[in-house]
Amino acid sequence: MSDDPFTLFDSWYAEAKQSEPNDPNAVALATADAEGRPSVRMVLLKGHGPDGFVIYTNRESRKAGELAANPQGALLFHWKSLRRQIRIEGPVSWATDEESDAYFASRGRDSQLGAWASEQSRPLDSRETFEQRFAAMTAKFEGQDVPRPPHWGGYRVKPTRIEFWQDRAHRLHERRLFVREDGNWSEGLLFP
Ligand SMILES: Cc1cc2nc3c(=O)[nH]c(=O)nc-3n(C[C@H](O)[C@H](O)[C@H](O)COP(=O)(O)O)c2cc1C
Ligand code: PXP
Repeated sequence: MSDDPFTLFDSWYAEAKQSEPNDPNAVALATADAEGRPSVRMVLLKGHGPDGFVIYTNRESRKAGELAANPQGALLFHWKSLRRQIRIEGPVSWATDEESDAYFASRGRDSQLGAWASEQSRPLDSRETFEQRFAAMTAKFEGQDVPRPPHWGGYRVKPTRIEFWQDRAHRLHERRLFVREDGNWSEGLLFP
């Protein structure tokens, strides 16, 4: 068996890109507040490798507040077309300014303006308010590049545990668990 979960992730991810009807990079991100109360939402994976799995979001959002209080996260991919799931768990840190800047610069202009206009996760009195904020940001940055907002950037989940789950007949599924200890990965199986 492979002792490298990243090679296996790459191969499953490549298959998902071929077979999923949309958003093969969609992944559920679970966080928990200081009291351990969990919350979960979908995000898009925008980078990955042995250093971790990177997503981008508002650093004043609910998830950001939870991660500030409790910098641990869990990611869950479910690729229905392949009948597979991957569970990833580990500590979470900010992506570097350089990678957040580079990713932000690659986004469409309206998505960049949206990041300025949205006070993500905070109450909004009407859709009109949001549209006015978007229009104000469009005017503010007219004729220039849109810089990355200070409240927007990446988070990296550095895995200590990755589980690959493959559906099998009669619920006799296959579960391969990789655990990192002292920098080394070990692999085992779990009962389904
Ligand atoms: C498929 C999908 C992908 C999403 N990707 C992102 C993302 O990459 N970043 C993000 O901030 N929100 C993304 N969202 C919105 C989040 O699910 C969520 O509504 C938002 O981040 C606020 O979450 P929070 O209040 O827990 O912080 C996505 C939603 C869906 C359904
Ligand atoms: N921010 C928000 C609010 C999103 O909804 C998404 C994707 O749905 C993203 C960021 C990340 O994706 P992209 O950079 O491709 O817009």
